[in-house]
Amino acid sequence: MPAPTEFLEYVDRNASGFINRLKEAVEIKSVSSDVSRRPDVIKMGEWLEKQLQALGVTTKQVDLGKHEMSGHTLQLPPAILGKIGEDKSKKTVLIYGHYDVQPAKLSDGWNQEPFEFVEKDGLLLGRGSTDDKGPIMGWINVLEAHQKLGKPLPVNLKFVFEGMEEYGSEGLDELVIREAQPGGWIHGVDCVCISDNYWLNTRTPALTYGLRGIDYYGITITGPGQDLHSGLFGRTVHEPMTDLIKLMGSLVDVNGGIKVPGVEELVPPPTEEELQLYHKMDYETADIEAAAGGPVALSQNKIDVLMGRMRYPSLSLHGIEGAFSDPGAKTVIPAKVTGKFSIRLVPPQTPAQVEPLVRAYVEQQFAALNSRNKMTFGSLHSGSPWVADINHWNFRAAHKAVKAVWGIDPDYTREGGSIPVTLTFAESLGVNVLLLPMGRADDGAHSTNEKLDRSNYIEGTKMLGAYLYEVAAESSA
Ligand SMILES: C[C@H](N)C(=O)N[C@@H](Cc1c[nH]cn1)C(=O)O
Ligand SMILES: [Zn+2]
Ligand SMILES: [Zn+2]
Repeated sequence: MPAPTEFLEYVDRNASGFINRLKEAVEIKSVSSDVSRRPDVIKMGEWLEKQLQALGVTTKQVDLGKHEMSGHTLQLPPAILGKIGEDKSKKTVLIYGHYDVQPAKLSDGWNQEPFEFVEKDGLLLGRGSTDDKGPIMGWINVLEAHQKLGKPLPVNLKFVFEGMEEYGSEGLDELVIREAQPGGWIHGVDCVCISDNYWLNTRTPALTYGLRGIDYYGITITGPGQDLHSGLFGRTVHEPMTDLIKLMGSLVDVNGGIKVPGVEELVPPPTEEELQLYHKMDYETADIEAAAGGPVALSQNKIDVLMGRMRYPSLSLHGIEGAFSDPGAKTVIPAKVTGKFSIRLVPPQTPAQVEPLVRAYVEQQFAALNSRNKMTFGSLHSGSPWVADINHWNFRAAHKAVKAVWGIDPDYTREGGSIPVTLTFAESLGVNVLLLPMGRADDGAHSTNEKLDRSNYIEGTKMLGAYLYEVAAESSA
């Protein structure tokens, strides 16, 4: 059942109001990994709950308790649960999204203050515009259109919105497992839809049926009692940074190969059938280079690049806490440094399998340095990979919605990023989960100058609405 014309027209007529809604959301600095921004994350959750309530959604804030971060005990932002419609003759769709964002500073290289929303040249710019505030606002826009038009929604909706996704979704798995039980908030839903990833390129919409998992680690080296003058102490003491750089350098090679024994070996080679899927995707190595903003692809072979993102694990070095990183030339030997890196996991890898391999390797590499410094290794957070069945009516409905709104067939993709709770939804509810991305490959999620194209936001709102109508029309058989 295609989306009614009056819905589609409402979206076009009210585009500027929808953009204002996104502006308000972007300007709340809901950075989950920054201790000082925690009140803003909580404020964002409250703002979102009010938006839902104003559109007739029954909501519940769930306190997820406290957690430790960077030596502080912090209140976790609440999960915002919602529901609208209880018509037993309709399907019930569970929508998930996250209202927290990655950190962003002007000095990272933004052309504007990252939390000041700017609309320019057809782009909606600001931290969180594509990840994941734009898609969440898209769902809210769909609710607004139906309320204002006095039209019933074609399906019942349940919502789970969280504020810790960018920091490993702390506390959420337990909540989802609990609420999936009989009598729980999300028990009995027919399918799940998540809009929190991106097209493979800038022209072809996508349906996504897989995500990589993640294991995020820290290696801390300590030794000196305080930071030291490198002229007075250089070549006289074991230096934490020197040890750390050696360890970090031993993890991955320059072509992306993971040097931790046993990690790559867990992944089976692709079958001929799988290779055909990559052949069919609308993709060129120019797409990754355009999205990356430079000619830096590891291979000029499209299949290698696609498999590198979708079906092989990757190890990335993220940063060093405690290292000198300001402008200038401070001659310091930092006393305590923590190197951060993560491994993106693919089936059948699990964090529980991979973590001991990494720990043993790092310990063995450190022992080989014969350093008198101390090393500690730990996992900061983790999530498992996920793959879904694309032959399900949930995907069929989304395919029809994409075709109706964008006029082309979508690519079927596996995402290189992670959404830790996805597998928990699939397993605890026993239903199909679909990822229906709104943004493009070059949106700059987690990067500088993050944007969502105006057309992706507006047509994306139509697509999310159209998807609900197509779900309603599908037989569950
Ligand atoms: C794909 C999704 N929009 C996303 O960005 N997920 C994050 C999740 C995460 C895990 N640790 C920190 N953030 C990602 O893939 O990095
Ligand atoms: Zn993200
Ligand atoms: Zn996200």
